Amino acid sequence: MLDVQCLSKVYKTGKRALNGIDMIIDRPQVVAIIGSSGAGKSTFIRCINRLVEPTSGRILLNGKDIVALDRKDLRSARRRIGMIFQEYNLVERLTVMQNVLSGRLGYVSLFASLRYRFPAEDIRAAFELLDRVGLAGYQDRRADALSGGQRQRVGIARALMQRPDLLLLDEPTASLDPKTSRQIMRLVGELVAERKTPAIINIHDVALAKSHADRIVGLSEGALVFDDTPDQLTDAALARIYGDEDWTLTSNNEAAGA
Ligand SMILES: Nc1ncnc2c1ncn2[C@@H]1O[C@H](COP(=O)(O)OP(=O)(O)OP(=O)(O)O)[C@@H](O)[C@H]1O
Repeated sequence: MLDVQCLSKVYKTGKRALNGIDMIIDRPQVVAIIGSSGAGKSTFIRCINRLVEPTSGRILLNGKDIVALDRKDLRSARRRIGMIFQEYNLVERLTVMQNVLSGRLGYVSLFASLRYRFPAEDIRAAFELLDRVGLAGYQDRRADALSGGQRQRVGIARALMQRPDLLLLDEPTASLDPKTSRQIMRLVGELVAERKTPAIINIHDVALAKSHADRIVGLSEGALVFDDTPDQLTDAALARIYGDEDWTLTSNNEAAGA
């Protein structure tokens, strides 16, 4: 499915944000990317759909190297990658249904999309997705009248309207309260399994990553320093990812409900 080979990114400033990352995702799973601020998590996720241009390396999605594509082919490859953002990126003055259908833009003709005329099967799929993400009956609400959790559900439905081969989620719960964050992560996990679409999630909350991801990848200063199942994320592994913080103390506090 996804085969990332020796991916590096050096920004124009000379900052090396990613240093030879290798990662294979060969089945539908939730992969959480964790690491300190500045470790390269956003850069990694954004390189995969070339919102950030990789400096070197290969990113094979179903055998096609995203890095080597010209503009036109990149546009169609991007349609196969659903992106979900921290700030939802909805069009505020449009309805929930219009936002979800916008996931199909690029598939329907420009003329049809400008007038928001979509095939009946797209509209049926949008209703089904709204139902699935828990927003049945919300189709005519304006996006700016929704709560954060509801907005993120719209963001998820919009990404799934693309029928993507891969989902990229950049800090999808960072603007949400803890309970809503768990609900959103649970929903993502269910959808990954149901639709057999892998998801890569850039996430700060280690506890949330541990409880909802199938696999955890730890970055430190642009290098991959951990890649394993959540149960292997020991204090020693956390120290490798985050440095010399006292992780024993943190996990004891968490256990005590602090
Ligand atoms: N456009 C840019 N130009 C120059 N340097 C950048 C740019 N974007 C990011 N960086 C640098 O690259 C490094 C990795 O940044 P990145 O945003 O990928 O980290 P991150 O792990 O996502 O951090 P955070 O958790 O704070 O979002 C950082 O040192 C950052 O300052």
